[in-house]
Amino acid sequence: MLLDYLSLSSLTYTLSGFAVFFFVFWFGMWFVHLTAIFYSKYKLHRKVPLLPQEMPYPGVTILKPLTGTDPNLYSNLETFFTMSYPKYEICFCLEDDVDPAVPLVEKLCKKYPNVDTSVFIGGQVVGVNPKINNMEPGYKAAKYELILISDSGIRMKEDTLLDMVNHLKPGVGLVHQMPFTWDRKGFAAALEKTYFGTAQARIYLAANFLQIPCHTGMSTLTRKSIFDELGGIKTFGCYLAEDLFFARALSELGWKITISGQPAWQNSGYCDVTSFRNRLSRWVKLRIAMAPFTLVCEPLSECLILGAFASWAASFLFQIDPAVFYLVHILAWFLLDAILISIIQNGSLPFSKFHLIVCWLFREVLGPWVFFTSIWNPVIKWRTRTYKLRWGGIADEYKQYIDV
Ligand SMILES: CCCCCCCC/C=C\CCCCCCCC(=O)N[C@@H](CO[C@@H]1OC[C@@H](O)[C@H](O)[C@H]1O)[C@H](O)/C=C/CCCCCCCCCCCCC
Ligand SMILES: O=c1ccn([C@@H]2O[C@H](COP(=O)(O)OP(=O)(O)O)[C@@H](O)[C@H]2O)c(=O)[nH]1
Repeated sequence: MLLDYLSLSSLTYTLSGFAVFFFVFWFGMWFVHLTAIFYSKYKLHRKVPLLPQEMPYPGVTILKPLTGTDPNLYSNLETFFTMSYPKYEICFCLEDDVDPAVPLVEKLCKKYPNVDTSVFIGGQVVGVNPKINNMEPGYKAAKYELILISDSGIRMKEDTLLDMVNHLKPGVGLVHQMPFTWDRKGFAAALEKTYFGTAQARIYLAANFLQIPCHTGMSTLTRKSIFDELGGIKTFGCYLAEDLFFARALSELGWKITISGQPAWQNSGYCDVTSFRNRLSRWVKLRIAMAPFTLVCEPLSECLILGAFASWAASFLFQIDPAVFYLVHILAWFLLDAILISIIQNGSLPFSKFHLIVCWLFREVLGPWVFFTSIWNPVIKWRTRTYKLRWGGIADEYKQYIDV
């Protein structure tokens, strides 16, 4: 009898402990939502103030790693030639001279002879990260103290670089653009925009507000002297997620990290649900290897999963109807996400509210599914190669993989 009583009360204590934990986490996520909304409102899309005339704009070396082409590559690259910034050079880095991007780059260099450009072919193997290997010769030849690393799918507005340089205040060592997307047509494009404008933006903005290193390297402005102090970009060639390790190393040196006023306008010409799913899966694997706490926190921070646990906790602790709780939870989460994406878009979305609801629901189901199907397989396919990740984030090339 006494034993029954004791085991019952220890079960009750254990369940109460879990219920309180889920409730606290649930409250934490509303804090993340609100932080992201307020911070995006404060930080994004501010008018770019010009530097005082007596302060000349610093020169910027743009490193543009390219491998292969896509239907939007030419027009995306062209936006780098038409930026309104007084002093910059573009270093195109290509893996080999038969790369289909070579003729596009040559055509653009001919069309804009006044823009300072150089082309580096062949890269240099300094690690496993193919992007770093590709950029190494361009990095070594960089003329200017400021370096912008900009992925192939990125599109610039006329004042994007100006905006980024303006954010590189004294003490700031890295300015990055929060991933978002350029307006494109179709379901996959709407899905991508929804993901980058809600689930990812929420964590990205809250982490940056709290100065937790959370940086994706698709569009990063930094100081060459910092890279040099850390041994050059080759120091990060052993990681596939060179971006996060660079951000951590730079924070340890005491430099600040900030996001710029404009998000990164990703505009890859290949936009379909399968590639998007594979990209998310590759990123999940990187995050788990680099920051193992994401193994628990990431699924738990998903709306549908957290809502289910919080509904159970609410019914256990306060006898609230779990079905009603769950529905209200999902509705409130969606409304906050809708506010966030509209702030980031800074104008009307290129799809209807109905499409937003559909894409949002699709993403909310896709997110946990991608997560759980990715954790079992540490093999990562990135463009034409395959890698295996070790705990901590160091990668080994697995085998040559022929992309299809
Ligand atoms: C109660 C609060 C709970 C919070 C729980 C948060 C759990 C984390 C959930 C989601 C994480 C989302 C992270 C957003 C960005 C991730 C994008 C990404 O994975 N990018 C990786 C790949 O980028 C490419 O890599 C190759 C490179 O060459 C390309 O140029 C890149 O684009 C990238 O490597 C990873 C970057 C950062 C990962 C950070 C992971 C830690 C997140 C901690 C967040 C904590 C937030 C707390 C808020 C209160
Ligand atoms: O083998 C590779 C893979 C990628 N990249 C470059 O690295 C950047 C990021 O690649 P991708 O867009 O595939 O990364 P994601 O954003 O999907 O992680 C792009 O500029 C690519 O051209 C490269 O030079 N060689």
